[in-house]
Amino acid sequence: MDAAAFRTAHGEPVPAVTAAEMAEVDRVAVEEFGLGIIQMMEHAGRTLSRTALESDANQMVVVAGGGGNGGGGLACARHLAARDRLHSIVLDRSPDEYEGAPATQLRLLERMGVEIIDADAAPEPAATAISDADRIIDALIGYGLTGAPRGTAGDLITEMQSAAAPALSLDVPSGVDATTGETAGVAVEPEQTLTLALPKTGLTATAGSLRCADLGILAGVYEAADIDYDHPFGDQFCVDLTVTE
Ligand SMILES: NC(=O)C1=CN([C@@H]2O[C@H](COP(=O)(O)OP(=O)(O)OC[C@H]3O[C@@H](n4cnc5c(N)ncnc54)[C@H](O)[C@@H]3O)[C@@H](O)[C@H]2O)[C@H](O)CC1
Ligand SMILES: [K+]
Repeated sequence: MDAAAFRTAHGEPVPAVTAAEMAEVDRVAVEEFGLGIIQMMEHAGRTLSRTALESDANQMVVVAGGGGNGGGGLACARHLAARDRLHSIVLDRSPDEYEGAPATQLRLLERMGVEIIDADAAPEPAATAISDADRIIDALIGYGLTGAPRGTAGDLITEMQSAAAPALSLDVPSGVDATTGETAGVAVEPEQTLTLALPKTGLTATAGSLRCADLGILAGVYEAADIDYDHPFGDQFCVDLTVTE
C-alpha cells in the first residue's frame, strides 16, 4: 500500500493498493461480509457507462475478457445498449467459456440481442468493430493480469492501440501490471482509466486521466483487510484523482 499516492481535487490523500491487497479486500467483502461480486460489478459497470456517456460517442465498442474486469465491461455494455450508444461487444473467447458473474452479465446481453463478436473465432469482424468504433471501452484484463498478454487478448490490445478512437480502461489499462505499472508486452494507452474502489499502485505512471469509482465496499472490510481507509468519495459515486507530487 502507498498511503498517499493520489489526491482528490480537494487535496485529500487517497491510498493506492497492490493487486494482492485489492484481491484480499474482494475476498473479505464476499466471504466475511456477504457482499456479492455481482453487486460490486454492477456498480463498476454503471459508473463506467456514466463516464463513457460523458463523451459524444455513439458507436462504442466494449472489449471484454472472461474475468471480473470483463464482467464490469459487460454490465457497462448493457447500459450503453439501452441508450443506443453501443456498436458491439468483442470477447477474447467463446461465450460458452464464461462462468460465474461475468457469465450472468453476458447472458443478459445475449437476451437483449446485442451484437457479440468472439474474436477467437472471428478475428476479422472483431478488428473491424474496434477500428470502426468512436470510443473503445477496455475491459479485457484488470488486476488479474499474469505476464505478457498472450493469444487473442494480446491481439485485441494491439488492435485497441492502433485504433483511431480513444480508449477508456476499466480498473487498469489492459496489459499494465496493476501493482508495478510495468508492461511485459503490449498494453492499452488509454485517454482515461476508471479504477475501482481504490487506485492501484501501478497507476501512478499510467497514460491519461484517472477516476475512481465507489463499489459500495464497507469501511469495515478495509479494516478487516488491514488497509488504512478513509472514504474518498464525499457525496459522489466517483472521484477524479491526480498523482501526488
Ligand atoms: N473490489 C474490486 O475491485 C472488484 C473488482 N472487480 C473487477 O475484477 C477484476 C479482477 O478480476 P479477475 O477475474 O481476478 O481478473 P481479471 O478480469 O483482471 O483478469 C483475468 C482474465 O484475464 C486473463 N488473463 C490474465 N493474464 C493474461 C495474459 N497474460 N494474457 C491473456 N489473458 C490473460 C485470464 O485468462 C482471465 O480471463 C478487477 O480488475 C476489477 O475490474 C470485480 O468485478 C468486482 C470487485
Ligand atoms: K482493463
